[in-house]
Amino acid sequence: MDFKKWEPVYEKILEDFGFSREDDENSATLLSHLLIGPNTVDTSALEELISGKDALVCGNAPKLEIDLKEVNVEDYVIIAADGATAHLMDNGIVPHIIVTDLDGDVEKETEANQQGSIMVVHAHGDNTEKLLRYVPQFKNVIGTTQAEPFANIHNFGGFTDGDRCVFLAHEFNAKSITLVGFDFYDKNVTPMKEKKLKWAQRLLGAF
Ligand SMILES: Nc1ncnc2c1ncn2[C@@H]1O[C@H](COP(=O)(O)OP(=O)(O)OP(=O)(O)O)[C@@H](O)[C@H]1O
Ligand SMILES: Nc1nc2c(c(=O)[nH]1)N=C(CO)CN2
Ligand SMILES: [Mg+2]
Repeated sequence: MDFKKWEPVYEKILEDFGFSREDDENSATLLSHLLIGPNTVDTSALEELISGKDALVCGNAPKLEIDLKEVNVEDYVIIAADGATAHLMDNGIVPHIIVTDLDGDVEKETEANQQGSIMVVHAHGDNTEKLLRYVPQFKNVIGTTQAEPFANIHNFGGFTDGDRCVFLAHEFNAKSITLVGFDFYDKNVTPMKEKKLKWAQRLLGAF
């Protein structure tokens, strides 16, 4: 993603939520320092997994369970948005890639990582403690930010874990992108989640 194209959208998100750009940037700097070499993997690993493949992006809406029955997961490179990982793992599916800001079931994500999932870990102003606690335990980590990318910290575009999966699949030239477990009109969510889902829906409108 060209950051100059993303930046005006990012500015609107910051304004809408009252998030601090400086906090996002400091969090990204922290993540950059936590990625020390042995626990990281190059973005070429994403390219290899995704390019020319059919991507299945798994969101964490309650309908994920039903949606998964409609697809043959073996036909896809599986990209799990944060909390969707636990449901996949409980059904014997290890996602190839997990896109997470670490506010889901991190124990299940750790299990998946040990079984080969690449972790695309997102730094933002509200997850520095999670980064400090969990990133040192992972392997095969790629760091992302919603602010300006630098050094080993990337910005593929997107905001919530789910829409960032789609931006990632697009960035690495997936042949097709299929969504399961996305429900933007879910009534059983907090007002904050509802607001985030509105942004996810809006951002996915670009595809
Ligand atoms: N009805 C839904 N409820 C929850 N997540 C949904 C829903 N529909 C789509 N999603 C997507 O699934 C992703 C993963 O959901 P999860 O419950 O793990 O949320 P989360 O980790 O709190 O998300 P985020 O950190 O992005 O706010 C969300 O980021 C969102 O893009
Ligand atoms: N600063 C900040 N940034 C975010 C946050 C959040 O809670 N705070 N949540 C996100 C995923 O929904 C993505 N980005
Ligand atoms: Mg999350």
